[in-house]
Amino acid sequence: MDYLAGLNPQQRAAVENTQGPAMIVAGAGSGKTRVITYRVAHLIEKGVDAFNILVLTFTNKASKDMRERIMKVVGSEAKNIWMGTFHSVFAKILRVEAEKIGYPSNFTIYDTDDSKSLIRTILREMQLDDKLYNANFVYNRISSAKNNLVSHTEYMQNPEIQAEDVSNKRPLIGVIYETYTKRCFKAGAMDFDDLLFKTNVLLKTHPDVLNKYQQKFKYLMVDEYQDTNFSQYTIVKKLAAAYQNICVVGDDAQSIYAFRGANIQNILNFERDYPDLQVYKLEQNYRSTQNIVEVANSIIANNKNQLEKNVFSDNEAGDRIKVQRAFTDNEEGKMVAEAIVQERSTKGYTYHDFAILYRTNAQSRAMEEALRKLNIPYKIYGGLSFYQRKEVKDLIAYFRLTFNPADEEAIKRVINYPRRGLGDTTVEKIMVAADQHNITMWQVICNAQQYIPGRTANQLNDFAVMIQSFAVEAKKLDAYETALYIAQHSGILKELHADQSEEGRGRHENIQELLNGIKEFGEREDIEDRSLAVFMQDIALLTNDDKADDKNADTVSLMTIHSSKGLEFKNVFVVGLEENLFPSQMSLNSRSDLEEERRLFYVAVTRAEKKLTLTYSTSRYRWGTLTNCEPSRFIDEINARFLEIEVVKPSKSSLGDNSFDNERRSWTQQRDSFSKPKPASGGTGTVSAPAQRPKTTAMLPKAHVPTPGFTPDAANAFQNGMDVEHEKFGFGKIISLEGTLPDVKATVFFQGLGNKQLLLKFAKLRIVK
Ligand SMILES: Nc1ncnc2c1ncn2[C@@H]1O[C@H](COP(=O)(O)OP(=O)(O)OP(=O)(O)O)[C@@H](O)[C@H]1O
Ligand SMILES: [Mg+2]
Repeated sequence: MDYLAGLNPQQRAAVENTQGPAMIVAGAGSGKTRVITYRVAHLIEKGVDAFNILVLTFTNKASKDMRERIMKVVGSEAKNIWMGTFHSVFAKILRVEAEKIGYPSNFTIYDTDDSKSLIRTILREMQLDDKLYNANFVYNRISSAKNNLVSHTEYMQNPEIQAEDVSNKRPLIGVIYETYTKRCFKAGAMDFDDLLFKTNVLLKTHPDVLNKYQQKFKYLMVDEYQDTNFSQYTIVKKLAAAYQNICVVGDDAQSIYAFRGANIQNILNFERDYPDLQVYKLEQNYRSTQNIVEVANSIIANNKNQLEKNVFSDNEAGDRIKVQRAFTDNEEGKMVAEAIVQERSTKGYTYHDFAILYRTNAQSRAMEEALRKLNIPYKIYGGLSFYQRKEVKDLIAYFRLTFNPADEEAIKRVINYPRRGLGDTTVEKIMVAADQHNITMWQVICNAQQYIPGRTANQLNDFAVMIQSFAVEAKKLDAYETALYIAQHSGILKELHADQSEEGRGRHENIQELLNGIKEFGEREDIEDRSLAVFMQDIALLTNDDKADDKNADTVSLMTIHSSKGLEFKNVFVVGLEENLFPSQMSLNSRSDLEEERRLFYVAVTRAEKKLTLTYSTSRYRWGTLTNCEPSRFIDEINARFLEIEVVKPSKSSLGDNSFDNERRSWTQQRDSFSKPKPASGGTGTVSAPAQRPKTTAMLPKAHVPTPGFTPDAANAFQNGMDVEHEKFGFGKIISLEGTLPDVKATVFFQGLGNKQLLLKFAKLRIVK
């Protein structure tokens, strides 16, 4: 296969020049990921050993896709490339090297839930107010310290950090951080951030280890480089230091993880770190239609902080971007579902060609309901992972204990599940004893008579014997047999079997699915050690999306915009484009947060290949109350030339004294009253529900069909508050007038479009009487 033929000259140069540092900062859809893929293939074709190549991707799925593509060029050699997310690759390395930094090689990986549970325990022990010291807040603070390579000692010694915590009225975070670190260590556990933090520690304190991996990874590549944090940046820099064959690709306009410590500074640092850096420019977008690319450009142009770049598309102009309004979130779902049915039947698409993207997970509910009603198959990506479900985590906690009985979070989780008379009081006693004697909870449990004499000691002893027996069986049995043995003898299967409710059956099925997954793992031929211990190693890093994708399943994809990074779909719906939702309320306080939201919007828009639809609702249930919503400012920011806006043409009366805002609100309220059960005797019959008002679809700018006999009025005829019609933008209301004739400028609010500034002598405006 002539893979080089599928590259433009700049891409090809970036693929062929494999030596020395290289950076590609280019817009969405310009082939950055393709360059990395082909570069790896090219290296292998040139004779570089696949074992010497490290590729860091943003998701496990991305690396799986990339590997498959490379395989098409170089065959099964592609299996030997080191490829995966930062977390999975460095977890793998830490398994080999952990003992050098005092951890067991079978260390547990604490997921976010485990970390927060441990923090809550510590807060309770320190008797701190958990409203002030909210577990999420503390977790984020510790996480961001680790991602900036600030250890707990440095944290407590740093006057700036201390001052910040004092001014936040939370001066004890450093102390919590210290306790948290010690407890993780004692439990033989690393949290997600530790996988990177401890890798840094390892590489810093063990030059021999650093040297080994520098020699191993002669070629490094990083996709989505804009979203790496300082901790990741430092690892990459260290590993690449010997050979400097490092190629990073990214797009500053798609940096969407500042809240996790990702920093555009990493791109700038890269230039500073490698003065002889080769920089490649990719300007052609191959993914999307011209209209989509133009829209994306016009969105990002609103951001002040960005690197200058030019993106164009040679693809067809394509459809204009559709903007659709609904009155409720349910109606929004219905609108999207119906559009999918329509497009699929008229244009020959499969469900696979559609994606629905939203800002927050909560928005999936209305979409799911609507899709189900029309029997449209769908799959939600991200969200609560299969491995995060309670029953799955419970069984996994038993597995964890089997291999690492020091794991405190696993003990707390299952010591009394299924119930065996070891309630909270016993757990407290165990923790106190462990603390007093500076030993692990497990050691207390194994010597219960000594530390907690009395009746519970026997029960604790039984628990210890059970876990020990699991470890014995694990040595004899294969992965599946071990898992089944534990599921049976822990009592979990029986417990779930007893619950015959629908939910209970669902939970039982999930356990079966987990067991099936382990069975499949045990049959894999591409790995040598297929024990349960190995299956467990990076299970905490798996997400829903990593479960074997059923390639035959034809489903619509639903996901948050954050999860959609790097992906592409023929048809994309970005839903919930409303103020306070997208941009999110929390982003409205600072320019940098707002700019991050806008980058998120840019990411969403640039996922679309052929058709993009933006939807919003004028009301939505949020936090249990019906809220009125304004269309997102992001819609206003798009050049109207590229939009096709579906508007409800207001009737004459509605253009009276009310502003559109009031009108919208009253429609929403009326509509709401309609959805409630009607009173026995009429009374609302004279008002028609707004959704049933005759709708006209106004195509902008071309397809707004002006009212027959449309003739513009002279500039001097206009006054504030007048209702007007524009030849292209449709109906609007004059908000303000500025300047003197003949150069009077009007700000006009157009429904669905927001405010537009028009010079009256040019604008073709007509007064609506
Ligand atoms: N030279 C090319 N010829 C044809 N198709 C191309 C070319 N370069 C890239 N493509 C296609 O364009 C699409 C976008 O490419 P790719 O995903 O690599 O872009 P990207 O820059 O990584 O985008 P993002 O910023 O969204 O991650 C893919 O479908 C890819 O196969
Ligand atoms: Mg990409």
